[in-house]
Amino acid sequence: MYLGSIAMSLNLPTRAVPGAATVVFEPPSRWHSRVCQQTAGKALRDVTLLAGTSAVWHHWRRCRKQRATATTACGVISDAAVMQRLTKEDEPEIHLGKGLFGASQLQELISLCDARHGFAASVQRRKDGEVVVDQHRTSSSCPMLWPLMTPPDRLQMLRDAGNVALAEQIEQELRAVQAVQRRCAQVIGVEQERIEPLQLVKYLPGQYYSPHMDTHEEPERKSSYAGEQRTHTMLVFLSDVPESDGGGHLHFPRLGLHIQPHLGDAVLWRNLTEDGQPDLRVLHEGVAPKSCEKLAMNVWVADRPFSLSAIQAWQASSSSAKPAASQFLD
Ligand SMILES: O=C(O)CCC(=O)C(=O)O
Ligand SMILES: [Fe+2]
Repeated sequence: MYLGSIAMSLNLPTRAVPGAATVVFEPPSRWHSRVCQQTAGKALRDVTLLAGTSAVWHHWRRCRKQRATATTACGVISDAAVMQRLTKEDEPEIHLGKGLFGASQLQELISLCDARHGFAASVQRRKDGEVVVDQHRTSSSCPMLWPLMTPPDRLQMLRDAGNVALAEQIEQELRAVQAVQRRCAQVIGVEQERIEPLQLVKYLPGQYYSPHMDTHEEPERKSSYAGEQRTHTMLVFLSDVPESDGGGHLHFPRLGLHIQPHLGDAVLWRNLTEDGQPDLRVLHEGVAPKSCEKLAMNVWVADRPFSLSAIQAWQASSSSAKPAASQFLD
């Protein structure tokens, strides 16, 4: 069963998604061409509605000619969020997006984690699948509920057992997660079923995450849920860390790229090369903030949609440690 169908059976109302209606890549992204095409279609409609004046029409045509599907660059669409490419053409694609999420929507996720004391020492998944806490990563993190792993009858069972408050808390989190995941899927241009449970990360001053890859070690991918690989990562900053802090940035050492956290900004990158292998150039680290607290959210995208049956089959397939998807069932 896929996440979408669970959402339907939970009867979760659709929430309005804050942030700009349109997302465009500047310059257009090769792997994101589908989204760009959709955007170009929307641009055409908007311009037609907006204008009628030949000046605007001419302007839009000129933009299109330049393959500037990001028509905001030409000043035509005012509600578009732009994913700005940070790397050169011969480097892996890394984009910075602003205005994709509403601040209150993101702050709600933090409150939900805090309310259930969800932050705990971040674990590291070794390549043999073993889960350890070590000095490679000293932050704390909180996995958000994964709707896929929360059967609707569980909420009813909780209610029947008199745990109405807990059922409501879970439902609130599922609703918030659904809305954010839907938005992430729209921004990244993938099906929502490919998004792993959202993971919030917190760094107190001095805490860090050393250089690492987000991919699962090939060929076994033992640290995966169901044998999948992570195609993309989107890291959304949930707090500001000013430059005056002297740390707290996301750092890609092999690309010489530092990105300072601003609440709501999202950094999106592709983890794989064209031939589907982990792209070692996107090795990255979370540098320790010196005096600020830093909060961020990991959005990992798998190369396939998740299904409960595939996860269960994978977990039963070998005796070696697997990510504890069952934690979402408890
Ligand atoms: O906090 C950061 O800047 C990086 C976090 C990260 O890479 C991760 O959690 O996988
Ligand atoms: Fe990472």
